Amino acid sequence: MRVNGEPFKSIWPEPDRSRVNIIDQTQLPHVFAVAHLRTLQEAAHAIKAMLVRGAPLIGVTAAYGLSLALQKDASDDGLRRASEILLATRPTAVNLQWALREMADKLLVLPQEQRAEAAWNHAGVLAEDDIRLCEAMGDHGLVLIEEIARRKQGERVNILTHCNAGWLATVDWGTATAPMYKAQEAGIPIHVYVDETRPRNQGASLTAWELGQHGVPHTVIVDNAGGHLMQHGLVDLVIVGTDRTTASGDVCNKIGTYLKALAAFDNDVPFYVCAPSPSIDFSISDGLRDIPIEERSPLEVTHLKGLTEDKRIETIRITPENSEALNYAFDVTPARLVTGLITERGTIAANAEALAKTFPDR
Ligand SMILES: CSC[C@@H](O)[C@@H](O)C(=O)COP(=O)(O)O
Repeated sequence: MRVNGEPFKSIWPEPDRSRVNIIDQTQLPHVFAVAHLRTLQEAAHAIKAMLVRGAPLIGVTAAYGLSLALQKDASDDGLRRASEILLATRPTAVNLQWALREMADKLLVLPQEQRAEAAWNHAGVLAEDDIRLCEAMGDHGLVLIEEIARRKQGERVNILTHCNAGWLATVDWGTATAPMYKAQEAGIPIHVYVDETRPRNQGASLTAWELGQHGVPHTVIVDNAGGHLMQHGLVDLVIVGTDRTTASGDVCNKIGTYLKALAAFDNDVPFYVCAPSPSIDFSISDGLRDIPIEERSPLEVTHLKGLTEDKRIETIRITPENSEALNYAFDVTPARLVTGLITERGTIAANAEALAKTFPDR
C-alpha cells in the first residue's frame, strides 16, 4: 500500500539477505520509522514488543527470524531452538505456529548447507502468499459492500472495524481493510468507523493512519460507541480480522471484538470476519476452551502514550498509583454471532461444515 504516496509493504527483505526491514509500528502514527532485524533475537523482540503485530505479519516475521537464525546454525537442533524462541513471543495468533511449521516441513528434509538459503526463499514465498490471500479476501468482501451500496442507491456505506486488521497487520492489503481498499478503488463511497481499540489503540493509531494515507474517509470512535451507532442505523456492516478461528467458526480477535459482535447481532448488522486460511486452527473447535489468550502488561492499561502539544512523545499514567489493572489482549466471538467468514476461497458460513467443505485440504 502507500505511505506518503510511495508504495510500501510492512516487511521486506534486504536483497543480500543481511537483514529484514520492517516498519516500527510502535512509533506510528507520529513517526514513520524503518527498523532492521539482523538476528533471531531482534526478530523475536520485534514480535514480542509489537514493532510488528497482527496475526499474518507475526507469522511472516517469524519465518524471516528463523531464516536469520539458520544463517548461524542450520542444524536440526538450531532450527528447533530458534522455533521455540519465536513461538514463545506471542501465544494467540495461530499464524506464528503455522508459519514455523511450514518452514520446518520445508527445511528439515534438506541438507544443512542448503537450509539458510531455502529458508530465506520460503519466507519470501509465505510473504507473497499472504499478499495473494489478502487480495482475494478483498475481492470477496467487495461483493458484500457492492450489494449494500446498491441497496443504498449511492449513499455511502458505513463500515465499522476493530483494532488494526489493515495492511500493517499483514504484508500488504490487510484482511479486514482489503474489501475497503477494493471498494474505494471501485469508486464505491465508503466511510469507516474505527474503534480506538484500547489499551494499545491500534485502531486510533494504525488503522486511522493507514486509511488516511489512502484517502479513505474514516472517523475514530471510542470503543464503547459502536453499539450506540448500530442502534441508530449508522453502521451497515462490521468487518474485523482474526488471530485464530477454530474449525467450528469461533473467532478470536482483539479484546472487545465480542462486544461488537453482540451489538451487531442485537441490531441486525452483518458481522463479517476476514479469515485467511493460515489464521484458521483446524485442530481445535471450541474457541473459549482451547484458544490461549495473551495477557499483557498492566502498564498498557494504566498508561497512555501520545504526542504533546510541543510534539514530544510522552507516556502518562491515567489510573491511581495503587489501582491494579488487568490486560487480556483477545476475546472469543462464538460462531453463532458471525454472519460470515470472508476467506481467500470465498465468503462462507461460520460453521464446521462450511469450513471443512471449503478447506478439504486442511
Ligand atoms: C489481519 S490481523 C487480525 C488480527 O491480528 C488483528 O485484528 C489483531 O487483533 C491484532 O492484534 P495485535 O495485538 O495488534 O497483534
